[in-house]
Amino acid sequence: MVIKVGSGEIDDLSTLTVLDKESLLRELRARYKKGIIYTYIGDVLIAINPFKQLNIYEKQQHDLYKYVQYRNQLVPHLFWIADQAYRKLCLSKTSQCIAVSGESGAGKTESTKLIVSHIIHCSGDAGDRELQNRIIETSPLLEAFGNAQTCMNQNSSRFGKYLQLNFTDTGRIIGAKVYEYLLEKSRVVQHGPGERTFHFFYYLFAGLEKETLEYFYLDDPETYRILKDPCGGKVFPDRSDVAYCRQMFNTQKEIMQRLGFTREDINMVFTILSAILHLTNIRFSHDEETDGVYIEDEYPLEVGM
Ligand SMILES: Nc1ncnc2c1ncn2[C@@H]1O[C@H](COP(=O)(O)OP(=O)(O)OP(=O)(O)O)[C@@H](O)[C@H]1O
Repeated sequence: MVIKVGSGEIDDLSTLTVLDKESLLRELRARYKKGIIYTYIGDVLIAINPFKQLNIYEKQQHDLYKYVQYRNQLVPHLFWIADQAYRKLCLSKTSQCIAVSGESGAGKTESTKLIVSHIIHCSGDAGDRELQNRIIETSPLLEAFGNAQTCMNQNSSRFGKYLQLNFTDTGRIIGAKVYEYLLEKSRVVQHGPGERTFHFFYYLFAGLEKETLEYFYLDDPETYRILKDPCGGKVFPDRSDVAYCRQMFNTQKEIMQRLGFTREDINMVFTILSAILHLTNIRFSHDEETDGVYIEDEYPLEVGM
């Protein structure tokens, strides 16, 4: 039986006789319209961001892909890729790697979390539940400090991430290490219109009471240039997102505590963030006479300067 391109029924695009851009896109589009976001092309999985919650990541799906023998018995899924890596790791006792790539907003961060959740599910019965939860919780914490709203994505990762999971010979997770690289440091002092700096700066102002802000030498958010939109002058967190930011602040603080940060550690984090915020208000000017740079005494509070 021949399945027509554009029917949305081709699970593996490498089986197409004509593998050109048009056929690939036509088939992917047809599948997406049917609500199928995953398609194989050989050993590679193509994922199309659905931008809505789908019921395909429940425990039931984890179990299905954990126990299925052949890939064509089920629809393509990210869990199959995660499952294969875990199975090969256990069978061959050699390291496995999953590379996730795509443009900003494509869904890499969400996909990575789903891959980790499936691997943890697979190694779950033999594993240390507390350790597994801690591995899962590092992602939202890193996102709070390394992600920001951009024009492409409200939760855009502004750093690259290499997550290493370590296992025993029997496939039990015994640890994890995150290597982060190429953090977009310039976002601390500058961001484009409609974009923001790193999430945690906003969480801080929404989450801390006035007296605690003062304890960390922090003023109202309007004082800090970086918390303003460079064009609109709007200061964040504003009324529309203060409740969300407060909730995120509490969540991140709880995660830090669960990950073993002491009270002093957390205070140190807030102190460093406060220092960074003050530093971002320093304004440098060019000295015509000496052709050098000097710090202006006072930062003019007009936005966009
Ligand atoms: N599988 C999915 N199901 C539902 N929504 C998703 C899925 N993947 C991504 N999204 C949505 O798309 C948004 C962007 O995804 P994500 O942050 O993972 O992109 P990204 O590729 O990591 O982007 P960036 O490179 O900017 O960090 C998410 O915040 C989420 O709302």
